[in-house]
Amino acid sequence: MIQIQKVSKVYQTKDRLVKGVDNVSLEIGKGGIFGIVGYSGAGKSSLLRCLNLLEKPTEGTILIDGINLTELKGKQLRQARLKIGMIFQHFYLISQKTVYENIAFALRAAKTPKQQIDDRVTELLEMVGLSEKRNVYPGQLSGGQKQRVAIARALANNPSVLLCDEATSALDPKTTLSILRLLKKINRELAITIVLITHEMHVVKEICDRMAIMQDGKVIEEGQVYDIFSNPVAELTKEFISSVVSFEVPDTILAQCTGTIVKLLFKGNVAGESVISETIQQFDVHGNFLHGSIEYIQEMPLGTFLMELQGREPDIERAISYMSTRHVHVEVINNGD
Ligand SMILES: Nc1ncnc2c1ncn2[C@@H]1O[C@H](COP(=O)(O)OP(=O)(O)OP(=O)(O)O)[C@@H](O)[C@H]1O
Repeated sequence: MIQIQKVSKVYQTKDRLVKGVDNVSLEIGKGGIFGIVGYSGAGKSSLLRCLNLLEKPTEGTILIDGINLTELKGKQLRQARLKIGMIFQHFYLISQKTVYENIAFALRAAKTPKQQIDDRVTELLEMVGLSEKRNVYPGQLSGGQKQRVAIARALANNPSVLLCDEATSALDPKTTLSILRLLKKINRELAITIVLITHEMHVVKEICDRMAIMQDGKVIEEGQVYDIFSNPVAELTKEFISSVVSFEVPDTILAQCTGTIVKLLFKGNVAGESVISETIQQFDVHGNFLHGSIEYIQEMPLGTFLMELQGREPDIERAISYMSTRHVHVEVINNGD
């Protein structure tokens, strides 16, 4: 488990102090994938770099599996850092070394016995699906392949934690997906805790189980990804969520609606469409779909529909309360006024 306790990071610039991280406390469970989301300048990188003491927190404590990293120095800190792998947006491979040598470099730095290095590099290349690229140079690889090498290097010394700093931001959508799947496989098969920072909600939706949203150095919302997607509280969180789950309907269409507009949220395995058709059959109301989608978050469906209900007001009210009893979250957006 990673415990971030009241951590702040203040930078001294030429003319002022900048608070990169402002009194953040978080607990990141062992074996999970935790996403930290925020716009540029929110403090994500500063916080991530505090986790392996690339940045020393100005205040607060970082504990990993009960060990207080902020108290360690010299050799002890170097040893603790070996258990924290890190990958970056721009890969940072050594261009003059082959794929093999880039990975072996991390093993030599950790004083791995010579005879074990070859086996370990072979195993790591297999894991990231790059066995045939063993002897090529980074310049001959695609972005996705470079990130796979960086992942193999980060895993070389069997870390318990992998930190990912915008690891897919330089990649196209298809390559992003393949890297996210690889991270998920590593998380499952090696039971490594992954902490990733990103400004892209679809990355979080794809692989994270918990998330935090940062703004101005602070964590403004935190929880299970599914709960945050289905019930975002902070305005900024709603803004981020809207890039994946959207209720945007053009004003021109809304202006033409004469009925009651309702937003319906179906969580988990509630069979949304059958609840809607039963409601329409049972009550004297008509329904028009204005918008609808089902997103899968951590393989759990989250259905969102925007509907216009037409009929007599008491019938509409009964229809809405019926849907609520069937575990549909109903919000009236506009009641035809
Ligand atoms: N070395 C530094 N010296 C001075 N200020 C810094 C330094 N590093 C970060 N900051 C400031 O701290 C704040 C948080 O920056 P940080 O890079 O952590 O944000 P971020 O959310 O990771 O953004 P980005 O995605 O653009 O990197 C910003 O105001 C930034 O200007």
